[in-house]
Amino acid sequence: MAEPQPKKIIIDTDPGIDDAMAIFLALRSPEITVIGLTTIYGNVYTTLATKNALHLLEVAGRTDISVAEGSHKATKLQVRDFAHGMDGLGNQNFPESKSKPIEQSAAEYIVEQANLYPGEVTVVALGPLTNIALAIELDPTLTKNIGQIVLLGGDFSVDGCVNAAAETNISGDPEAADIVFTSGADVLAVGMNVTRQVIMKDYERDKLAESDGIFAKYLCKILDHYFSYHRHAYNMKGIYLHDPTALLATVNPSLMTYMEGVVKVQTTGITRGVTLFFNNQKRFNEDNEWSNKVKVAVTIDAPAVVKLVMERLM
Ligand SMILES: O=c1[nH]cnc2c1ncn2[C@@H]1O[C@H](CO)[C@@H](O)[C@H]1O
Repeated sequence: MAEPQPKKIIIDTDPGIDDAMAIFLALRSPEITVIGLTTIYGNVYTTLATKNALHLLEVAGRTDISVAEGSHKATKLQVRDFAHGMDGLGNQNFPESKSKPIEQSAAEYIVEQANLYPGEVTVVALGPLTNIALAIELDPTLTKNIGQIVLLGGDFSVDGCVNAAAETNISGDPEAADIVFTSGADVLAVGMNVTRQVIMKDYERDKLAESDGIFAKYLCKILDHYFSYHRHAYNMKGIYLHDPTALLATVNPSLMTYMEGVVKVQTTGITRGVTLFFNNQKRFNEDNEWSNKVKVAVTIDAPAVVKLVMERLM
């Protein structure tokens, strides 16, 4: 039997230290082919996200991969550079790459690629969902043409209750997130309820430091900042592997289990950005805003995820 073709992936990213890990992981995963990166604000402003995306591809020797710049609509409140350093990459002030983004916007690029390969492209969204919502607005048939949208965001408990804390990516653009969740596209949400179980410990970082691999060497420089941030913010000796976990959902879906249900996003008041997960099996008389089901990750084999991250980055 012929080997299955690698899945075509576009990573929508705001690099970001854990974004860098996810991008490198993707480039080391034979199950997927990264066809492009699109950039978004979140961990840094979009302009810097684009610079960092180009830089990371240069480090990887993969400047053949397209980078399309995304929406610039962020305000100061939507940018979280404290977790990742002012430069988004652990305050290392790496030299700027000579490569340039393509002319198309992120939304235009996503629409184009989905039309070119109907049903074959997976978008892995690691930041606020602005570009994805813009792409759906630009071409509503995207919801049919896109293979899957795997997004890192939200916080979902299994019984359909609300978690009190709004997650960064969803609160970065709640309106966009609500558009994506209710669009009818095949959406898989990987939220904090699973990613907070996936932790790289100090001793694992030390192991990474022993590797001669280019990705391991590079990451050890930028990870110090992320470890310090986690010690300061969460009083923990380790880091959450949010973005790598979401990326690995496309590489090996059996690392997680999923529930189907409807997700809506609160867009007003102090609960702005909270994800509501309605996983009742209720059959409505007619379709309404609670009818478009998505998949939500509810359990995860955390040790297997960390092991895969380590193996592929060494
Ligand atoms: O403590 C934090 N505050 C804000 N953003 C964070 C923090 N830790 C990680 N991220 C970033 O936000 C997403 C997860 O919500 C991840 O993409 C990560 O890069």
